[in-house]
Amino acid sequence: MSWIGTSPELPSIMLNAHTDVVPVFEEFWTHGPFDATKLENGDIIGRGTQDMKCVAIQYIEAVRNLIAQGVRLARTLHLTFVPDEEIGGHSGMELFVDHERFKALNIGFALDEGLANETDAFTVYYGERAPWWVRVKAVGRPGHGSRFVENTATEKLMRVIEKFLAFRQQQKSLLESGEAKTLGDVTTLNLTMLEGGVQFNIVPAEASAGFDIRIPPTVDLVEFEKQLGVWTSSEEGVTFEFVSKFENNQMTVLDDNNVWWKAFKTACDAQALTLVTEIFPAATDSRYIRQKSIPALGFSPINNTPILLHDHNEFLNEAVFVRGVTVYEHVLKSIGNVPPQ
Ligand SMILES: CSCC[C@H](NC(C)=O)C(=O)O
Ligand SMILES: [Zn+2]
Ligand SMILES: [Zn+2]
Repeated sequence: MSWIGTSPELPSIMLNAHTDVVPVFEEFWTHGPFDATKLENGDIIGRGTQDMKCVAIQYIEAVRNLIAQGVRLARTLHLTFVPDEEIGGHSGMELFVDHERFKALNIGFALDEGLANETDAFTVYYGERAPWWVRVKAVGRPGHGSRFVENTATEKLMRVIEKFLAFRQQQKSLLESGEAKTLGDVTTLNLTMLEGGVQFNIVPAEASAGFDIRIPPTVDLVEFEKQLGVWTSSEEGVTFEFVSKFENNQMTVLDDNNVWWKAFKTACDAQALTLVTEIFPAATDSRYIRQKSIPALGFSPINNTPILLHDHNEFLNEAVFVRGVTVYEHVLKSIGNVPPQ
């Protein structure tokens, strides 16, 4: 959906929302996850209430209200509703940013999803950690399960796993000691897959471990990859491969040269909103937009709300939701009138 500005030749603004949601475990929900039940206190329960039907609807409502008020913005707004974010965006935003139709939109700035904030403040995300999914493979001597077989794949794999997990502990300590402020500032690494073996009495010749690694944009990815090589090559017959690797992880710099950030912040200040700025701990479609050197902010106007995306009983209070529409009205008026640069 496009709302054409009075100066359509200027770089436009993209308001992005993904349309997919994650699955539910219905038995753990107090109300039907797709019923959108509203409780007495205004809490609306449903999958997607935070992630991110709310934002998609708020964009539309805010634009509708501005049009009703007779407002015209200088810049064109493009509301994009994209698939597959929850499974990596490979057939969604990742493809779209390379498409001619994306280039034709001439986007200068984008807003996309953020996360709820449990306090009165609102969180704005200016970058994300790069997701790397790595499979470590070990090969070793097979043999009969009743013998002391040497140099087995599983033993080697375990020693390498120890190295990965020691790094995990070190990063965890940085966060626990307060040296790193938020989850987005450290590298997380989790052993999420373990494969190997065909039968109890056969020592397997192969075994593998899968890691979900999330790397802050301040980390040198080339150096980090070298580190993975050092850990794995310490054992003969152990190698690693990328199942998924995100490169060129760009941040949107929040300084006085960033006119979009200034306009966004001015609108929030005028409403006396408290903003906190962070690196998004997981991955959203914003990473593909930033990869094209387009500044992007992750922002869901949800405060005083527990972070329940992907969780059971995801909810959003009606009052928070409605206020968010007003927040966008102010924000859109401000960013939509950023003068030509
Ligand atoms: C890495 S592609 C999958 C995307 C997913 N995004 C979120 C927000 O959960 C994630 O970070 O795991
Ligand atoms: Zn989302
Ligand atoms: Zn999600």
